Formats: sequence, structure tokens, C-alpha cells
Amino acid sequence: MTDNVIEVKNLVKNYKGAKKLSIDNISFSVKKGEFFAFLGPNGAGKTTTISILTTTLGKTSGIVKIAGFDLDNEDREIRKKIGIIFQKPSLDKQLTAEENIRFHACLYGMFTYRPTFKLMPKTYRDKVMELAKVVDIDVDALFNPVKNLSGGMQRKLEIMRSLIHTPDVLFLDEPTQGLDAESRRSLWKYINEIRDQFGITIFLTTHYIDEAENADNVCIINNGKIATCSSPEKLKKSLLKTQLIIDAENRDALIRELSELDIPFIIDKNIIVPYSKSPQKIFAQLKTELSVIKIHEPMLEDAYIEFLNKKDKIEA
Ligand SMILES: Nc1ncnc2c1ncn2[C@@H]1O[C@H](COP(=O)(O)OP(=O)(O)OP(=O)(O)O)[C@@H](O)[C@H]1O
Repeated sequence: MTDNVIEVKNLVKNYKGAKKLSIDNISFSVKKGEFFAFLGPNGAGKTTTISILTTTLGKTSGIVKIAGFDLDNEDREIRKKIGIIFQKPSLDKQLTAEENIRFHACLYGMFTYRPTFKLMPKTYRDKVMELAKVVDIDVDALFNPVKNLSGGMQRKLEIMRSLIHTPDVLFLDEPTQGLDAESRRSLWKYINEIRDQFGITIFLTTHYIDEAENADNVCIINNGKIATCSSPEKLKKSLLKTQLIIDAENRDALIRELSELDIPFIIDKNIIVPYSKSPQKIFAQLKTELSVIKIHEPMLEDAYIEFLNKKDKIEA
């Protein structure tokens, strides 16, 4: 038994009439409970991949398995195992928040439809209240038409709806697109809480690279091909050096000392000393009194940009 909840092998998508393959023979897997981020520039193939995995778009060839079910002949089972939050909200604005959830739950065959919340079974009512608490939607908002709710609230409601059938995998396609910084932060708070509480696997595509900083694994897709798959830490280590940012009142003396010690440095606003192991060794050698000491830890975004730049140079 494999503990992979998503397995993709040699996946190809050739849109009708397109000149090149949008997905060009990609393979990757995601373990149960993992937070997996799928990153790439515009047009790289993220939405195409996520649409195939969530059964909303047909593939040209390849094997896709979700929660042990084969996309080719078990797509109905797959739909029951996944929750989806799309780039564009897909709520019915005329209905109340709770009605949106109720229709969804009944569509999934979890409950028989009843015309009011009160007439729905207790298990449904309890689940709605439990999830409303997790995503911090108050009871009044639940029974309000969606059109009266803010963008952030609607996103929370979508999370609630995607979780009502307790999926194994939650697919998030650019979930924070169009949200302000505060709503982005609170949305992530709820997603993390959901991970902790339910152990759900998260498959994320995003333009905000910082949102993938805490991912267990990151795959970068470029021109329909997987460019690299790795943990954010490994990706950063393989591409970037940590930097020491230093300066001194007597800058000339510091520059002279670094040169004499053969320590590579860059003169910027301060003096940047790239290092790979420990900064201790560098400090131990310096006699000049320092006025600035900072350590710059590279962010995933730095590694991502470096990686795409390198690839462009190689391919040019
Ligand atoms: N319906 C379609 N017909 C033909 N080509 C398409 C279709 N949809 C997408 N493509 C092409 O497939 C490629 C991948 O597009 P896709 O939307 O999956 O990229 P993406 O990484 O999600 O981009 P973005 O971040 O801009 O949403 C692009 O070259 C795009 O032009």
C-alpha cells in the first residue's frame, strides 16, 4: 500500500487546436497529510493540472490516482474524496450561506434535501456549526444571502462548503487571489487549523510564493514541464547562500580587512558577505568594530525567482 494520496504519472494535456502541449508528460506524487504547493508563472499549466486532478477537465494521456481511485474509471469516487476552492468564487449569490452548503452536501449524496436548516438532520446541523466555528463565520452570517457577505467571508464560506463532506484532499487554486492582506492572513489561519484538526492533504497553486513557504514540498512547473520538486528548505539551500549583512563606522578598515582575509563580499547599502556554513568563522576573524550585524535568510520567493532566471538562461 502506498501512502501517496495523489499520484500523477506521465500526464499530458493537448488542448484542441493548441500548437504545443499545455501539460507535457509530468509526474509527481503527494503524501497523505502533506501540504503540497504547485508553483509556476502565468500560463505554466497550473490550472490545467488542477482541473484534470479535480475531474473537471479531461486529460490527453497519463495516469492519475487520487485517494487510491483511478481517474479513468472512478471519477465519481474521486469527487467524493476531494474539496475544491477555485480561483473565482463559485457560490450562488442569491442563496444564503447555509443554503449554499446544504445544496452542496445534498448534491454529494450526504443527506436528503429538506427545505429549511431546522428540518435537516442533526448530524448536518452539527457539522455546519462545527465548521462555522473553525472558519469563524458567525451564525447570523450563515443565514444571510451570500450577496451581502464581504469577499473574505465568501472565501471562508467556500472553505466551509468544500469541507462539509470531509474530503481527503483540499485543492486550492489561487485561494487568496483578490483578497486584502488581512483576509489572506486569516484565511491561512483557518486552512492551517483545518489541517491540524482533520489531517487533510492540501494541494495549493498560488502566485504568492510566501504562502508556500510552509509547504512540505514544492513543485515548480514551467512551460508544461516539472522544473523541480523539493522541500522549500532544500530548494533554498541548492540555489542560494545565506548572507551576512555587516557594516562599520570605519568602513574602509572593514573592506581592507575582508580583502586581506580573502572573504568574498559585495558593497551595497551595507556590506554583504555570502556564506554557506556558519557565520561564526567570519566573525572570529574580524577585528574591525562592527556597527551593523544582520543575517539574511533567503525566502522561498528568492529561490523561485533565481530558479526561473537560471532556467531561462539555460533555455535561451
Ligand atoms: N481552453 C484552452 N485551449 C487552449 N489552450 C489553453 C486552454 N486553457 C489553457 N490553455 C493554454 O495552456 C497553457 C497552460 O495554461 P494554464 O491556465 O493551465 O496555466 P496557469 O499556470 O494556470 O496560468 P495562470 O497562472 O495564468 O492561471 C497556456 O499556454 C494556456 O494558453
